[in-house]
Amino acid sequence: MKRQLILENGETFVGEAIGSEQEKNGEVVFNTGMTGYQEILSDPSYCGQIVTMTYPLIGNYGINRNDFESVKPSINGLIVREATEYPSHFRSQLSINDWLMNEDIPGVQGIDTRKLTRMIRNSGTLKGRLCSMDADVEQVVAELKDMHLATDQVSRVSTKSRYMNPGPKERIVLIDYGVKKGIVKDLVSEGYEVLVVPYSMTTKEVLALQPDGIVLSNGPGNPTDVPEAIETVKGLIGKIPMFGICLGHQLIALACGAVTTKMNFGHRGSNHPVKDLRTGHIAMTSQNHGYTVNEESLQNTDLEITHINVNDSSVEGVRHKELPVFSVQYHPEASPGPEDAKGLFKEFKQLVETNQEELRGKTHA
Ligand SMILES: NC(=O)CC[C@H](N)C(=O)O
Repeated sequence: MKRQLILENGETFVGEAIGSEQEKNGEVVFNTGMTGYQEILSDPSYCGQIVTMTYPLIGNYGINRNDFESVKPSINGLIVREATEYPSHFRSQLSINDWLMNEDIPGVQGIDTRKLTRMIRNSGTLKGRLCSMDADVEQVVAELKDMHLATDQVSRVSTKSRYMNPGPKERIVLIDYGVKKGIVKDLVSEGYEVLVVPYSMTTKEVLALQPDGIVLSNGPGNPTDVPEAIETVKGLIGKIPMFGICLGHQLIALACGAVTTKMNFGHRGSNHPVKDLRTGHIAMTSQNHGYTVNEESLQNTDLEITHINVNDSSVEGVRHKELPVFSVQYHPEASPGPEDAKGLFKEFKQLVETNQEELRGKTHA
């Protein structure tokens, strides 16, 4: 069966339908990863977006039960050049097509994904709709032009109630704006007790949990869509050591008075080189973001830049000049390097331990 992708600029791409039959709108973005499609499909930061994979063959190692980043995928659609019909891997349980069908997510294969990617690179991300061949293109284009991108994604993907992953060491409160399982896994493997809490928690509620450290997760959408989260972060800065990842990084920047802006087509992929300005080291990182912290706006804050993107010099990491707070725009829990960025969890550990020692010193004094 044929299916088409209609874009707000009037362009259409016709291919073969995969996945669910329902029609879906979304911001069409592209990801340059050659692998990792299962993690991408289940990363809550893609909530409401339609993802184009630039690598032409997607699905060759299938879908397995272990590699999901969330329980319920929130992506609105998938666009690939070719979806493997018969995957081959000892862990594979489903083909990508069967999985999309089970999850009621529409997709299309067989379209010119290079052309589509070039279009997005030139004009920025585009609103689009995956729909049947009898859709009225003119009408869909008009509807897409009028359509506002959603602003409530964080509330849709954040956990509704808190839950705990037990561990023998310090207690980390992980604020869930759309957390990827990988972050929980990396914190648990450090031995922490990890309390995952809803995004809407106030400063007081978080402090009542007596955390030894706070991690702000990744999450979908524009960081300015969650002003209540910015307020909470503002209240917590300086009180408890804090580490922000992706959306968490943007929230720290906003809480400290910096500005975030929307990028033209963002960074999505697993081959983004990031330079640590303190050591000169370059890490291969996994990224998925459409917003960025504005460099100039950091001048009026107490934050300093620790990391930059080697491709476009955008801000990739900051730390507070005096308080135990730091963050990165990329995903240290992902493993494209494969271990390149894991050191950040050690930096956080150091921060938590130093703070514990200081607290002990104060009580003994
Ligand atoms: N992965 C993320 O946390 C993304 C952050 C934010 N939604 C952005 O697109 O910039």
